[in-house]
Amino acid sequence: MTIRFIAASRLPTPWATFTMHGFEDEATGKDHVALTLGDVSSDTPVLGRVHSECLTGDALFSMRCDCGYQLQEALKRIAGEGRGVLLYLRQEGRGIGLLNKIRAYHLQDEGADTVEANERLGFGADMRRYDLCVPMLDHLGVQALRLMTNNPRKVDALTRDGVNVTERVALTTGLNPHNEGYLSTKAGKLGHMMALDDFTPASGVDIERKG
Ligand SMILES: Nc1nc2c(ncn2[C@@H]2O[C@H](COP(=O)(O)OP(=O)(O)OP(=O)(O)O)[C@@H](O)[C@H]2O)c(=O)[nH]1
Ligand SMILES: [Zn+2]
Repeated sequence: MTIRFIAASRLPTPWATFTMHGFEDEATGKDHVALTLGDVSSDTPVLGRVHSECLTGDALFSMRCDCGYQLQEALKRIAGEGRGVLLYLRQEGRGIGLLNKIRAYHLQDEGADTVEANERLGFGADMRRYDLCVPMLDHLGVQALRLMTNNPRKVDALTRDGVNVTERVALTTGLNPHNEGYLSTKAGKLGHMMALDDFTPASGVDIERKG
């Protein structure tokens, strides 16, 4: 693992002014970012989010997934505590890249679910790695995380890689009519610990609850 810290700067957002830390992965040429708020290097576990890039959800307002909603909610919660860390990892499309994600979305438009679409393209359902988090967190002095995620495989992978995850904090937000099926597949096939009833709807969206 060849993660190199490059530079840090202020990053004002609607919720807080974070410090943005830029890292380069010399092996892949990808760049990754960490946002921190407050003193994250004391030994009290830090509220954290390990977020995988989703250009469509994070930047283009896509309602197909819950990524953009989770990103905003995570930053708001960190701002609420005045302390926390968000790692923004450039592993778009669960690691298959943007163009393959668009291919996968095309298959989903024709009826495949998110897992079947990846498999039809010859990929595993989830190709992400989390080992790069260790040098990033070490650089920031983060010793333990209260991790905002619904994904138990993410907790397991981080723990295996040596990250001390003391608590999993649910992050169920952004339900809307376009991502209901996707969220159900994540819960059913990818093992995410969440039920649609737990979700807060995306703002301005009226979800009809069944049962
Ligand atoms: N291949 C593929 N990737 C997707 C799709 N929808 C979202 N993604 C990517 O999935 C990643 C986010 O993963 P999720 O499974 O939504 O969530 P997670 O990170 O595992 O779990 P949480 O921590 O609970 O958010 C991002 O890299 C997205 O670009 C899809 O239909 N196909
Ligand atoms: Zn997404």
